[in-house]
Amino acid sequence: MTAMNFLEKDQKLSLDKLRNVLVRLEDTIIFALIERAQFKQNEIIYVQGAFPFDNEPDFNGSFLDYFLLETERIHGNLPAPVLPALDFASHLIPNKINVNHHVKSMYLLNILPSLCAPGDDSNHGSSATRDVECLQALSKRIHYGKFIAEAKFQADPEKYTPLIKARDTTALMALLTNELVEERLLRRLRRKAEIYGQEYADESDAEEPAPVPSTGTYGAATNGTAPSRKRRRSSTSDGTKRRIDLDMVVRLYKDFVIPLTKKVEIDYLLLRA
Ligand SMILES: C=C(O[C@@H]1C=C(C(=O)O)C=C[C@H]1O)C(=O)O
Repeated sequence: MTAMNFLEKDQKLSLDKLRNVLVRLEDTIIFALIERAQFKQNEIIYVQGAFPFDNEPDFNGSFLDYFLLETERIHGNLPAPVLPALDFASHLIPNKINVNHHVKSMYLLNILPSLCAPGDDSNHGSSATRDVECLQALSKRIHYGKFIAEAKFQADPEKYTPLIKARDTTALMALLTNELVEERLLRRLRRKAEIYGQEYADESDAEEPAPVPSTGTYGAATNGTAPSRKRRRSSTSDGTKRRIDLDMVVRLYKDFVIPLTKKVEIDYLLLRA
């Protein structure tokens, strides 16, 4: 992906092209969540200081924090920027805007508990690497708000400039919000989560007895004689299992991803002047 992809012939940022990136990132995010959902919550990996790291005796973060730290170190040491597109716009986009602490707390408090069944399945490393992938995808999506805001500004500087000067965040929010785009997104997202989250059923699986009805969201079967299958997030109309809860994915975007993207858009505009 090169930065030039976002530019029109007149060198202005193309809102349409940027929106296409956000559409593609929906897939990345849904697949990352599905990957994480195969493991249990493994709460211990989020507890500060629960794991000692011999090479970092002073480190007192969680197991996940350690993974994040190491990942960031690798990125920081790379000779080339990891996100060339972001780097390209750094003269326009102040790097000060960083909402990753919000992204992380939203993920830990609001997503994980409805994504994974409680418990510990010992897959600590696998869970933490999936967490890092989810966080990176969410963070990238949300920080694209900088480009989106720049594109909107370039398309209509006369409207944006006075509001920025007056620091009128309410009016800015109204101006940059596009409800139609949001509604379409949420419908598309539900559909994608439905399709991508379908468990592939082999022909031989079709002859297995019908799944035992589940008791709760995660469908821990109470019937002791039932084959111990993975938890089920409500079945599809043809009885196949779902790997991810549709309402959860939609709620994630509606309550967190979109509002945080818009926060980045506003923060960016306020800093732009
Ligand atoms: C990102 C945009 O800005 C706002 C935020 C949206 C989002 O986070 O998906 C969608 C529409 C707008 O209300 C956009 O206009 O595309």
